Amino acid sequence: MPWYSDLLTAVSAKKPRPDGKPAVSVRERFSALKNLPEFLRLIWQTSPGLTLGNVALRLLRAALPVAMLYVGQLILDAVVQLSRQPAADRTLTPVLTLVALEFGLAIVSDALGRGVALLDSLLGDLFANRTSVRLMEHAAELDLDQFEDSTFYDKLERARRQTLSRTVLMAQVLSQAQDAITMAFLAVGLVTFNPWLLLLLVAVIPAFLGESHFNERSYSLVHGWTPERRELDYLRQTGASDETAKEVKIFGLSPFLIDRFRLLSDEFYQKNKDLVIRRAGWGTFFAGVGATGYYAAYVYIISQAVRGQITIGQLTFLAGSFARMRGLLEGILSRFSSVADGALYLQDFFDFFHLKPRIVRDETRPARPFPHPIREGFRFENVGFKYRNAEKWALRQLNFELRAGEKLALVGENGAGKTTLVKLLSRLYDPTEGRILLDGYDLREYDPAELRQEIGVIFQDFVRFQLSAGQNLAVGRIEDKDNQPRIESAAAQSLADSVVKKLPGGYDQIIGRRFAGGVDLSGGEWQKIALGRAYMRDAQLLILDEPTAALDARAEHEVFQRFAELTQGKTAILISHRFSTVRMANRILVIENGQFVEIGSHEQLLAKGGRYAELFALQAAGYR
Ligand SMILES: Nc1ncnc2c1ncn2[C@@H]1O[C@H](COP(=O)(O)OP(=O)(O)OP(=O)(O)O)[C@@H](O)[C@H]1O
Repeated sequence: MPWYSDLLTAVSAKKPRPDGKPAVSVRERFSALKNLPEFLRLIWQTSPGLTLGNVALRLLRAALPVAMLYVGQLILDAVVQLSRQPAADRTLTPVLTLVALEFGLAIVSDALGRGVALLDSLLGDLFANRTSVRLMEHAAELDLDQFEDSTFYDKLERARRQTLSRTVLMAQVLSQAQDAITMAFLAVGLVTFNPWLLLLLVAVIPAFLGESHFNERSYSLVHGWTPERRELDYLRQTGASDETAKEVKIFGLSPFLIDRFRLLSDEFYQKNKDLVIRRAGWGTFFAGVGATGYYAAYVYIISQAVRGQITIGQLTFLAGSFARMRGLLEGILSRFSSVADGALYLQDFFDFFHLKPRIVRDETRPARPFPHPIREGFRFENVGFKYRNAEKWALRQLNFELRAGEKLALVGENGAGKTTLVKLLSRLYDPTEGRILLDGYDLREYDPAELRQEIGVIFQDFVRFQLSAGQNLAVGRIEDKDNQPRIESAAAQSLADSVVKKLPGGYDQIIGRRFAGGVDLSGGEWQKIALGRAYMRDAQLLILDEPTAALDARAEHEVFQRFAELTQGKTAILISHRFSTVRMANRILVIENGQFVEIGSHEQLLAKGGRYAELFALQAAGYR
């Protein structure tokens, strides 16, 4: 938890939404309570046994306060009675029995309290773990473009932050029910004495309204500031992490990052200060109103006792009940506002779970079986793609064919749309217009999971997993993470074996520096490991997106010699800026600004004297 998270929850100024409306209305707060049944269902599913046990203990505990107060009344009345009797007739036994009973109740109450706390903590931990798992599972189902949307990220962020605070909400909801039952027991006692006494409890209501008001503001602010909070997290991480330390030092970025951090966090502080002061002032005033109500009732009961209308035992029972009820009611009301608050956060949590991926199998009809082997290949028909929130088309009117068994190279300047094309092929996105056919059928007719299994892509920004070298290779086919011969053969094919050989722990060596004992690799060494993932995968279509950029000339030559051999009979796409690599492909597709320019073999394109020939000549000139 970042240090300013307390500050954030305490900050209570309202920040309007971009549309100018206040972030949360009272109605929204109340309607958020409808999330509670679903929430309770989740708790129940986490562990029916622990939930039942918890509820049972709380029910028992709810009845104890009134029982203890009643025994207290009996003790006092018995003592008064005794004191009025002649000394000779006084026997302590009945009083001692009552005291023993109260003592027993006190012990049971304490034990029940500890039992409840224990079950709360076990259930809470289990619930937090299960929810984190569900969160990860759900995030894994969502589409790539959902991750690239900043409002989605805010939702994810809020849902993530709430996994822990949900366990607090759980305890609060259960305590609320427990206290309500205790209140009901105590209320029966008060009503029997004088129903008007209940009215004095109304004095507590202003305190509740005040709490509720300030909590609402707090939620609004926290909600409205999610993007800034993400920025603060980002700044903190960028300012102090192994991944950024090198450039932060070289460019002397620390003051820049710290200034921005300070600016944002100070802004929070200022907004917080004003509200916290007002909250404290009003809180004191409302507490005074509540206390006045309590003492008015107390004076009334005392006067009744003085007039002999009630016994001393009844006086203590009533005063005790009243004090207890006041405390409980205050607790219930203020907890109500934080439960309502928690329910609002719950809304974010469920909102995240209600997000649905769009790139999924069409459940209404059976998916087309993926061809084994691919017979014709892929065909792009008028394919256009625009990124979410982007003005410009990343690809437009793209028509070409990727034949089965063919090695196709993609050539184009930075930002031409090469990676985008690959993402469309692997259905990380669907085309905005046009369609991609596989063996004559729209890619959308196949099961996306099966399609991805048949495609092995190594992106230029492949992930450097802070795992062992063996696991880093195995991510290409994680089912085979324990298949050492397969891992080693993939490593041999991608030249990663020479990298692993130098590692002190071999395939078990943790690579990357994040964890203790990790060994970092050079850019080219990482790339050899990542390339190995392509060979781990038994895919029909292999895509290497600038896989050799960091390799030295000899390694690159060797990688491609092998690539040609190892992908025989397979379809492959190579993206590279090096023409020495590109010319090894059967055909080359040249794209510019997302548009098709030309396609053909190296020789054909050179002979044509078009864009490719021009780019090739440019690069060749550089080597002369
Ligand atoms: N996630 C994204 N959201 C919005 N726009 C994007 C996104 N990814 C890429 N673009 C834009 O789409 C266009 C094509 O990008 P793409 O990554 O496909 O280019 P590329 O040909 O692979 O470039 P490079 O050779 O630099 O890798 C670029 O204008 C880029 O700015």
